This record gives sequence, C-alpha cells and structure tokens, in this order.
Amino acid sequence: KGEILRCGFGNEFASEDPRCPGSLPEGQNNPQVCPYGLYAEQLSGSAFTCPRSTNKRSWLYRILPSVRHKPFTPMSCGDLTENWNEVEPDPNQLRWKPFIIPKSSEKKVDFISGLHTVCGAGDSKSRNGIAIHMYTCNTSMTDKCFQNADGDFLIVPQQGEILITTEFGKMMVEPNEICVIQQGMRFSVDVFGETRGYILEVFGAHFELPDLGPIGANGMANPRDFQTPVAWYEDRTVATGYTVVNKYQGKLFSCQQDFSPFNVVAWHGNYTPYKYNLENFMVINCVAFDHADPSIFTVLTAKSTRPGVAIADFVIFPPRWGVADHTFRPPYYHRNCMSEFMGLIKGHYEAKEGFQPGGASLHSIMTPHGPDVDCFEKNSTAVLKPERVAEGTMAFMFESSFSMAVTKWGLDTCHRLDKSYYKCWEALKNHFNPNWKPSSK
Ligand SMILES: O=C(O)Cc1cc(O)ccc1O
Ligand SMILES: [Fe+2]
Repeated sequence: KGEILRCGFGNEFASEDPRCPGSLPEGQNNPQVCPYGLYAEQLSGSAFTCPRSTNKRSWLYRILPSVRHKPFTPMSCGDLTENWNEVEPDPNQLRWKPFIIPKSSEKKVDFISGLHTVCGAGDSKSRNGIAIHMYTCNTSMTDKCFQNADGDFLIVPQQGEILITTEFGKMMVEPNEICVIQQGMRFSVDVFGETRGYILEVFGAHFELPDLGPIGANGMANPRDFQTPVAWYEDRTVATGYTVVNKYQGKLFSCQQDFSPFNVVAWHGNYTPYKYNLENFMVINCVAFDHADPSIFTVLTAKSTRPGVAIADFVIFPPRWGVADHTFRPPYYHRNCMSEFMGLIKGHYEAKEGFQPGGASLHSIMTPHGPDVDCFEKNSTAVLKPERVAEGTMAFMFESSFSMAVTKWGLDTCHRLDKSYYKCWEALKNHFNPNWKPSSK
C-alpha cells in the first residue's frame, strides 16, 4: 500500500525494489548496460543549468523507456480548462457549496474525468501561472495514468483516501494529508468510494518550504515530515492497451502503449513526488496581542521571481490555542493585493458560518472580505481567556499573486455558487460613537 516511505524534503534519495537487489547502477548514471537489462531515463524537473539549490532531476531504471508509445491524440478535456476568458471578470466575493460527487451507480468517474477547473491565471506556455481544480470521482483509474506536462499538482484530499501509484512507488494519501506530484511524473489514482479534493496547479515553479527567518532552524512544516515513496514496479504487459493521458498546454491528449508505466525497478534523485500530514505542522502564532498575518501558517510556497512574492502559497488554519489579549482574535477585515482561494477539509472555519467542508470561497484581488456579522459581534465582546481555536477542523488557503479568472464551470455550470454569500456581511452595524472618550475603553 506504500506505507514504507522515506523522510525529508527535497533530499537526494535512492531506492530499489527489494525484488531486484543491485538494480541501481553504482558510481554512474549511464552504464553501457544497466543491471537487470533495465533502461536508464532521466526526468528533469529544472533546467540542466539551474544552481545546485534549485537543480532537480531523478534517474529512473525501468523495464521499458517512456518513449515506447503510439502517438498522442487529443481527447475530451471535460471541465478541465486553461481558458481564462470563458466568462466576464467577476470581482465579487464568491462562495461555493460543497461540490457534488457523482454517484457510481449513475456514472463512473475517475480522477481524470472528475477534474474541474474553478479558477486560474497565467499560462502553461509561458510557464507562469496557476490553476485551481476540484476533483470529484468514484472510480479508480484502470490501465490508465496521468502526466502533467504543464506544472505541479498539490493535491488536497477532502473526502476519501486516494492511493497514488507513481513511477517512484506508491503512497496512500488521506484527508488531512496532502501530496505533491511534480511536473511530468506519471501517476494513477485508486479511490475507495465517493472522493473529493482540491488541486493547486502551478506552472513554472516548484513548491519549497518557506524560509524561517528569526523563527530559527525548526518549526512550521519541518523537512523530516515530508515523505517520498520507495521503488515499486510491475512488469505487466497490457495487450488491450495502457492509456497515458498527458495534460499539455492546458489540453488533454492520450496515447496507447502495451505495458504498465509503473515499471521503474530502481531510481535515485531529488525530483520525486511527496506527501505531508498536516497534523505535523508546528504552529507558530501570537502569544501576546494582535492577529498575526496568515503567512505564519504557510506549509509550502511556489516562489515567483519577485522577492517575497509567491506564485502561490499553500496556507493552513490548524487547531491551535488562541491567547491574544485585548485583541479581536478572528481574521481581520481585509483587502489584499493577492487572491485568496479557500477550502475546508473538515470542521468549521472560525470567521464564517455557511462555509462547508468540500466547498470553497474566492476573495479576489482587492475584494473586501472578513468575518461575518455573528463572528464580529461575538468576538468583540468575548471574555478573552486562552481558548482552543479550530479544534477538529482544517481550513486552508491557496494564496496567489495572480489575479484569477473564474471558469464557466465555476461561475455557472457547477451550480454550487452561493448567490447569497454577500448577505453574511449585510447586517454589520455602524457602531461609531462620536462622543467616545479614551476612558470609555
Ligand atoms: O479568512 C480569510 O479570508 C483568510 C484570512 C485569514 C487571516 O488569519 C487573516 C486574513 C485573512 O484574509
Ligand atoms: Fe484575506
């Protein structure tokens, strides 16, 4: 099931399927003949010439090389798109009710046909941008794998665990865990019932751990808690045809081959898929007064070339203590030069009623947002004792410097948009008292 994983973020790993000891060439990458008669194939995740700190590649020793396939032909993209001009721009606060998961008795939907693009910006061709997708599915991918030539997928399961078989091995990812499948890595998804989750796709950058600055050497997401699969292969001929689906320049293409792509007997390198359990996040927060900016909850960041500005950050709102004195503790009212897409894995988000697990919200660039009226009134008068916040819950945010367009599916055909969202702020009262004196504090 892929439980035996290796620890560490971005490490140089080396792994052999135990059925083939010595399958990893020693001392060189390209022996004239590889052990066990394997083919050597490099997967490059960065330009050859990137500085060492950002240079990423892995060497795969496989039964047949990936190049042995019939030509790619276009296939239906369903609701997957990179067309950011489908509908007119909409700067409103948007909130979606939980996205519908199809019933397997009605329609068999796998991870690929269950991909729906909600919003995004930029493009895969110029290698700069993001897309946010929902996946809703009920059926495992059989004799079919996916590779994304366009960018990296950060996958956030919300309902149902997913077993991801990759060229590097297998990993089971449950809700409250996340995984990253980087550009070009082939994978197949098995599901065990009705399954739903969120995907942050980034074109042209890989995810990194944020710098810690004065926090020191430890804290937030610790490198050792990231896990990478170990080599696992199958030597399987598929006479009926194995389908490789390739997302390329925003469109889907498929090709046939007569063998399983999960034929990597050994591999080494620092370009791998990985998973992380959000429970391991070491939360740092205010212990005196005021509400710290949510960047303190950043798990992973995909940096842009502008210092401190992310293409996208993955930020979580984990269970923690709230202890701030003389402070309005929930999120502040806000207008942001960044876009904020939020999702809820489980429980209840502190600043809002009506935000449900499996749903989402989008507060676009400079669109006002903040606590709803009940949250404001309650927390303005609350007695401030130390309190558990967000117990049993996990909300998250994909925060991006891109101004995102919403797709036709997101705005219309998903039929999940909560048209009355704006009303949660309508009853905010004017509390202004022109006669207020410092003594009445
Ligand atoms: O609830 C939100 O929209 C996200 C958010 C969280 C926070 O702690 C501060 C500001 C902010 O926008
Ligand atoms: Fe905000």
